[in-house]
This record gives sequence, structure tokens and C-alpha cells, in this order.
Amino acid sequence: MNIALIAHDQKKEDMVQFATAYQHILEQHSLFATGTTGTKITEATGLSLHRFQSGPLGGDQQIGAYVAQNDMDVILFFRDPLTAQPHEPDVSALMRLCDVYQIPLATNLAAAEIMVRAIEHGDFHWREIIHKKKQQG
Ligand SMILES: O=C(CO)COP(=O)(O)O
Repeated sequence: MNIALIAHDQKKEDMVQFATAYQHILEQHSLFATGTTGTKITEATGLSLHRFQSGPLGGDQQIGAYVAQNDMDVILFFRDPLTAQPHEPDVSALMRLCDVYQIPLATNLAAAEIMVRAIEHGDFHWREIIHKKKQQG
């Protein structure tokens, strides 16, 4: 599955701890991240991932483009609700697209822990079916 990992600055430590704790699950999937989040995860865990632009420079929109093509399966986005973001419209747009395409989106650590266990449990197998159907045209 294609999994996107994103964290605002105040939540990056949470993301590093999350990625460390669930590395054994995450490493079985294709990982994507916004720029700085990706760097921090890779430095802390060694996980290999595709790094997009930093969020304020368009990273959320790049992940949104994957969602719009139905190519992203899960998004774990640790948002900071207490700090204004210069790219708030991009953040809102990404979350909107997740709703348009029914893409599972966790916006905090507690929800992400449930989500990653569901991934391990195979609860998102329906996403593989969508990929196969898409390939068949
Ligand atoms: O701002 C972000 C998401 O909106 C995250 O971007 P970075 O991972 O580059 O800090």
C-alpha cells in the first residue's frame, strides 16, 4: 500500500516516535512523506521513502495529486491545531480530497495507531482491489 506520512513542526517528534514504534509494519509498504517530515523519519529509522517538497512549498499538494489519481491508500497527517500554517489552504485541500476519494486519513497520533494496526490486520485490503481494477482499466 502507498502510505503518506506528514507532520507539522510541533508534531514531528510524535511522528518520529510513531515511525520508530511501527517501523516493522511501515517497512512493508511504499512510503511517501513531505520534505522535512521525510528527512526526520529517515534519519531516525532508516526507513526508505519518497520525499516530496516541504509542506509550505507544495508537498501537501503533491500528495493531493496522488489522492486525486486514487494512488494513495492511507494518509497519516499529524496536524498542529494550535499554530497557524502559511499553507493552510493546501492542508484543507488535501483533507478535502481524502473525503472525495474515501481515503483513510488520520490527523493525530492516536488515530494513526489505530490505522496502522488496521493496515497490519489487512483491513485496507479493499484498496488493493481498487489498484487492480485501475490497472485493468
Ligand atoms: O507542512 C507540512 C504539512 O502541511 C509538513 O511539511 P514538512 O514535512 O516539509 O515540514
